[in-house]
Amino acid sequence: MSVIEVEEVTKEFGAVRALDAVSFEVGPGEVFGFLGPNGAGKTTTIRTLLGLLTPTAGTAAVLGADVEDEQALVDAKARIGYLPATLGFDPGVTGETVLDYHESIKGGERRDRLCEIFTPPLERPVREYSSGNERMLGIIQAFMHDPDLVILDEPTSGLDPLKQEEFNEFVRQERERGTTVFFSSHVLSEVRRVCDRVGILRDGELVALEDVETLLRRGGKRVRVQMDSDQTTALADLDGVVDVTHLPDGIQFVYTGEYDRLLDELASADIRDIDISEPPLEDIFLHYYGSGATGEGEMHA
Ligand SMILES: Nc1ncnc2c1ncn2[C@@H]1O[C@H](COP(=O)(O)OP(=O)(O)OP(=O)(O)O)[C@@H](O)[C@H]1O
Repeated sequence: MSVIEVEEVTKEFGAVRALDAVSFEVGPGEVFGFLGPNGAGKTTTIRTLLGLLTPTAGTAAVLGADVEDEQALVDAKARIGYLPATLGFDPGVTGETVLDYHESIKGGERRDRLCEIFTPPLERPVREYSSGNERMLGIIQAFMHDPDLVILDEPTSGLDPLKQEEFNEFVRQERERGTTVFFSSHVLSEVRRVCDRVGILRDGELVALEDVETLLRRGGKRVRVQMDSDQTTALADLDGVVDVTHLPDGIQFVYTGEYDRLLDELASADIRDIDISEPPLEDIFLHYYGSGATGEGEMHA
């Protein structure tokens, strides 16, 4: 049985169609990344999964509970952890008090362990927290009752790079323990480190559903080479080179071809500097999914 099942869910806010017939499933123990630019519909999907919004059309279920079946959802939620995008903790109470409150409702057998990894100043009132500290408090409350499913809306926003990496490592360990994790992000490099599979949402439509390896392979690499400009033609002509920009001191392009071919070509050139990086999510949309992609015929379950 799938842990999350979303079937043709559409959500309209008046004239705004935030989700348009979105369907996907997340299996037990899977770490699923839900990617999309601002306004794509990620939070709307998450709020629908938690029964906080009612779909205009379609059905969704978490841990077997239909999200429109109030009683079933209440029971399921005891086994779900949730980190909202906007945390809304009472600013006047300490982090300790926030955690006491959540523990009294749903339990907190993993609280101490989590407080060793994520380290907000628990003795201080939430109003004095930085956004990263508040996010860490939110992560602790999401995981502290050892849920079977954790739904996280942009969990690393505000965390410094070190804490982000600790969060990634923690999610990898959770996967080992069999916890199902669903989290949204607009940063590909973040989800690639921990996710098994990703869904990409744009303008309310799911334009891709891929395992991470496939997505990265198709997305290619962004290559920037500093070299004499009269030597750049051979690189620009390689199979798999797209989005070429000729620069005063070299060339930049996205490469989706065989790495051996690229390395051969680079080896025979006179290079002053080179930078090979992951393209931003927007470039992957452009080159793989097309600027007007609807996902039809391009979806891979
Ligand atoms: N309560 C609401 N009333 C009207 N429109 C809404 C409401 N909630 C969301 N929307 C609209 O629905 C669309 C999807 O919003 P949503 O917050 O789900 O996107 P998102 O992918 O989470 O974006 P972000 O990364 O910026 O948080 C947007 O056009 C947004 O303006």
